[in-house]
Amino acid sequence: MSDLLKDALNLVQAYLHIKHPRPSTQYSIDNPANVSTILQVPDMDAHDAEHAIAQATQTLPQWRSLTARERSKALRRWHDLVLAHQEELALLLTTEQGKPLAEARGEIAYGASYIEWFAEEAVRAYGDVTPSNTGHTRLLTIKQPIGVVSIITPWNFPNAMLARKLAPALAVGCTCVVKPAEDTPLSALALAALAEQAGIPAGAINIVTTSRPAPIGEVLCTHAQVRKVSFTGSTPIGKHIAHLAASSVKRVSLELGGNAPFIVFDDADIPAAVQGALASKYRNAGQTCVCTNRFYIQEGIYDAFVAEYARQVALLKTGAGTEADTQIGPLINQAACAKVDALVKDAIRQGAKLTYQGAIPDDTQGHFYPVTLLTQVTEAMALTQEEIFGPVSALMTFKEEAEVIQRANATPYGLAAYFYARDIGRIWRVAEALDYGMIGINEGIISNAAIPFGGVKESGLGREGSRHGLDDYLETKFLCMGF
Ligand SMILES: NC(=O)c1ccc[n+]([C@@H]2O[C@H](COP(=O)([O-])OP(=O)(O)OC[C@H]3O[C@@H](n4cnc5c(N)ncnc54)[C@H](O)[C@@H]3O)[C@@H](O)[C@H]2O)c1
Ligand SMILES: O=C[C@H](O)CS(=O)(=O)O
Repeated sequence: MSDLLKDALNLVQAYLHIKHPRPSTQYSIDNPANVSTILQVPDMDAHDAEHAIAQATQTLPQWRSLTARERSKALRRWHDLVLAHQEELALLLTTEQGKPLAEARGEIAYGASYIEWFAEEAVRAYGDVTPSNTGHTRLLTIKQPIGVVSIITPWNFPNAMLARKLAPALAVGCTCVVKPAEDTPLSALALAALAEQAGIPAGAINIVTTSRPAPIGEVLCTHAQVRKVSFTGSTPIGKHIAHLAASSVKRVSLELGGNAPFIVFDDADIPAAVQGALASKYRNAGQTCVCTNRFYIQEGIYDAFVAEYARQVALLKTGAGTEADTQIGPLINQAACAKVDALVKDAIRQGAKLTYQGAIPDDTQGHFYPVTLLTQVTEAMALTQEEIFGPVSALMTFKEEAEVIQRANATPYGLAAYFYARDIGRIWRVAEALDYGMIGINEGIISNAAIPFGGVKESGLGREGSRHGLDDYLETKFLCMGF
């Protein structure tokens, strides 16, 4: 084990020793590239979740009473510490999640950018003074932190998805209970450890690790002291979370699944479209909510696009994320591999052509799935109706603009969509007609802290990041001042 990974694990173990010196039960976190055990973490239960909520409740008055500038400075110190530890945090992330180290470094910087963004936004939770309709009153609106927030995050971006929630919540004075994904809790623990080193009080962030999410989720989504639930994950689980939270009318933010179309029109810059397609499809081995899931290529340029796309797909190297030349890491677990394989076999059974399938490491038990390119795909095939969440491209053709817009919108999801074109009239028509929260126009990578990240339909509720990002963690209070 490298000294860098030892440093990261020491950070996590020191934090765990303070928080849970004598855990009653533990479970193992495994490396998806070789299924070796990385570390054991506490396997907590509903009682631990209630204790964590009590800690957050107890810390709330102290944290919310700081000035916005004091909280801003604490977040800035946290941001600086995260970047100072970028290398070990990235290695820890790759070790527990599998993505190539270069992508993990990028995720640490991406997560830190949300902390920086909300360190700056913290002092901009503006209220209003509204001209009164009477001479003896003054009408004021103030913003206040919503209170204790439950946060539930996925395994595919174990650092950035948590930072994207913790940063705005802490910036406005909320305290948080966090349940990271059972497969990837180490990045969350490291992030929380650095937050305390930055001076964010113990009890402002309370991490609950568990191999059994349901009972803890029940507590986090129904407890009377919890005012808000912020969830990122699959749409089915998101619906369950919203149902639980509804029982006590808690506010919810839901960042859910996608089914992104990638449309290439006949007036597109084909080489640029190929590069955008590769980036959008194969990032994190296809395991992102905004990965392209369906390709639509206009008939006139289909052969030119597929020839170049297939050539470059065949160059992608699959391996452990710690290997310098790896571009495609393992999937998160064996169940993920089985799900992807079932979707590919279903498509081939229904007539899709296996145009390319690459090799995977044969000297390890890792959860690798080969880079795959399917053509002659149709919407009768399941992989066009649900997230593939693997390194599989599914290509279809289309004739006309109106046709492809109808086909692209024919899904319950509405997170991200992409299209390549150069005619300005077409760009405006298509951008306004696609029913999605975020649209890449001649771009395959669109996420950053300054934009309102989120979807429509069954891809979620609310937005994360941007100048709107504080709203989900604030209550609006009207003061009618009589005199
Ligand atoms: N929209 C976004 O910003 C975004 C970002 C990342 C991932 N995602 C989506 O997340 C999914 C992949 O992540 P995943 O596999 O971790 O999703 P998941 O829904 O299986 O799990 C997400 C989180 O919910 C927890 N969970 C599972 N069952 C629960 C229950 N009964 N009660 C409470 N919590 C429960 C899990 O432990 C995990 O922490 C994909 O659908 C992807 O599109 C969306
Ligand atoms: O998987 C979902 C993430 O939100 C993707 S991104 O890193 O924000 O683009």
